[in-house]
Amino acid sequence: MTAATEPTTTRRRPTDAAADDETRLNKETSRSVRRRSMRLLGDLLRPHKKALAWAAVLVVASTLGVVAGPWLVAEAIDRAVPALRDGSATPLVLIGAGYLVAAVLGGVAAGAYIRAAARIAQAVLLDLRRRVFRQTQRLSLEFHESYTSGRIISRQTSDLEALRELLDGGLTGVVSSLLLMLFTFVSLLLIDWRSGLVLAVAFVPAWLLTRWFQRMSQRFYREQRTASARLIVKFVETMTGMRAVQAFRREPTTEADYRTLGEDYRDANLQIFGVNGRFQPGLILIGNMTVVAALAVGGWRVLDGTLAVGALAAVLLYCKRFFQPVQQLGMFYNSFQSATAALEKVSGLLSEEPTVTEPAHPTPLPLADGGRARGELRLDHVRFRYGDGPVVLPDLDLTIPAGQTVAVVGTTGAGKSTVAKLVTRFYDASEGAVRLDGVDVRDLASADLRRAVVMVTQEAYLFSGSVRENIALGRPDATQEEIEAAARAVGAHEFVLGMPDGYDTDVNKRGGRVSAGQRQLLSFARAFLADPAVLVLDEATSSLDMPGERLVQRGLQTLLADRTAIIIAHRLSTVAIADRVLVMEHGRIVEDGSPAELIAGDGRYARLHAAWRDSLV
Ligand SMILES: Nc1ncnc2c1ncn2[C@@H]1O[C@H](COP(=O)(O)OP(=O)(O)OP(=O)(O)O)[C@@H](O)[C@H]1O
Repeated sequence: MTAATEPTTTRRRPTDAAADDETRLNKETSRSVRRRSMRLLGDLLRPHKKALAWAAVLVVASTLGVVAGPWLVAEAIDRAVPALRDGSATPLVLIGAGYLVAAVLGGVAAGAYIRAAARIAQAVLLDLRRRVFRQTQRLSLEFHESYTSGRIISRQTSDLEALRELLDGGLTGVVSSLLLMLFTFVSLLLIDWRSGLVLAVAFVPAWLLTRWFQRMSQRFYREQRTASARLIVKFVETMTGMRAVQAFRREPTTEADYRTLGEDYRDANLQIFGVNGRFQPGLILIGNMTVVAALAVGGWRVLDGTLAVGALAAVLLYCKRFFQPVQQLGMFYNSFQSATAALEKVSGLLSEEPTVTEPAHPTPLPLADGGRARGELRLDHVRFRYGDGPVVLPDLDLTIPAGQTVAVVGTTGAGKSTVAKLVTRFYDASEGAVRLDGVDVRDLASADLRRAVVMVTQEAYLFSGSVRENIALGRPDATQEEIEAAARAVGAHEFVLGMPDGYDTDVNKRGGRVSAGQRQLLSFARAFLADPAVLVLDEATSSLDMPGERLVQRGLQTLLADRTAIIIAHRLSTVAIADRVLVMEHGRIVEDGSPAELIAGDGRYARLHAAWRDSLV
């Protein structure tokens, strides 16, 4: 027995992605969430090391170009103008030319920096988009049953959009702003360190204000993201459940819910603007007061003769410029905050691990003649619960010989669909094992398992595309003849030919719409083409009209021939074609026999069958 076949317990663990709805995370979680998103960021940037280095060179060059300006002004006033007065124009010409060169080079470097940064940003976004999509497909059904599709959609849309906004402009701005502040401060110290001190003092309240802003906006941005995700979830839920909404006249309730969520979203946004409204004017005030202080101190020192006029002009220009990027930083901080929150959520989704894992060393499935598995199923003392919920299957012990058609019936919630999900390995047994031809399904490569066991679900999902593509999903390399043969076998060929473009009809376009029964026949054709050894059919509860039902019934019989089948049956007409019936109750099999045997007895199935027969009369 390998490690994978040891009885494992499925626990409901606090998932990484589940934490993303908590607006106020505790310190520990907050730190680990930040570490997780930084790791992701590092991962995303690693392939772009060279391009990043080049972008860094460019941004430094462009900032130097900007910072050189006031210094050249000081030189012009303090040296070139007196030289001009003495009859020499050379220094002024040289400084003028220097200014021009600095401006041109700075401009060229700034342009190249923006382009280089954009290339990196777009590559990172594409990578992230792919990762999110791949991950959502990789995660097990357990995850998808708890993480609503609306939340997945908001990861792929609004969260990636927030990151795009940051990467598209914000981040480039933040880097050049920070650099500009640093270089401005250093230049100021070099020109006149005492004026540098004035700026350093002014920086303290600016820094405190920024910290306050950071704390508040982080909280409000999280609230905003959560509110926006809830809004999307509600919208998607209402749209996908539109039939139920209208059938039960839920419109006023859903509208009221939606309005409340919309108001929450508006409030979250207003809070952000409230914080912004204090931060930005606060910074402008600090900036202007610094200029006044520098002017007072500098003016007095010019009178004193300890500071040149040109140097004072440069000091004032630097002081003014120093707070411009701080303001810019404040603005960028918004997109930075929402992008950080988005990155936290995306990284949460990406760090989820599938609960159903691929074995490290898969066991090959023994194949019978014709290259197909035999299809013997064994549920070996299977015990199962969803997460840490109540036990759904206490101890299921069952062998289904290859080729047998088994119908599973029972009261609602008895665990029938759960058996289907275990056999198809959408979930793993909490204890015990499910074996296919003697091999534990946990030891099978998922490609082998999916080839051998195919599930046809109730909703018989059709993807956008042609009828042909939808059938070929069962075996993408199938030829047109094979596709038609499959359709003919299950009785779908005639109605497909009757469609506007036959097999090329788009199932989502007008005229390509198919009825519930036809939809099922198409999914039968798909399964027939896939030709699995084991077929699991979760039958639709809605009963079709009689002619439709007979058609589906005939298609089903062809599909079932020559393979093992488990049918979660809701119609007793389906049960009649089974070799064996299992009646389930509270996760246990309470009756097991051929339909004829059970009808002849006086058990639950006999009563159910009698009631059904009476209803037909
Ligand atoms: N994803 C899930 N998470 C938690 N509990 C679940 C989940 N799916 C089903 N259950 C629970 O497991 C039990 C068995 O459900 P299951 O869907 O297997 O019943 P069923 O016999 O197929 O019912 P029905 O005839 O109504 O489809 C039920 O009590 C149900 O509430």
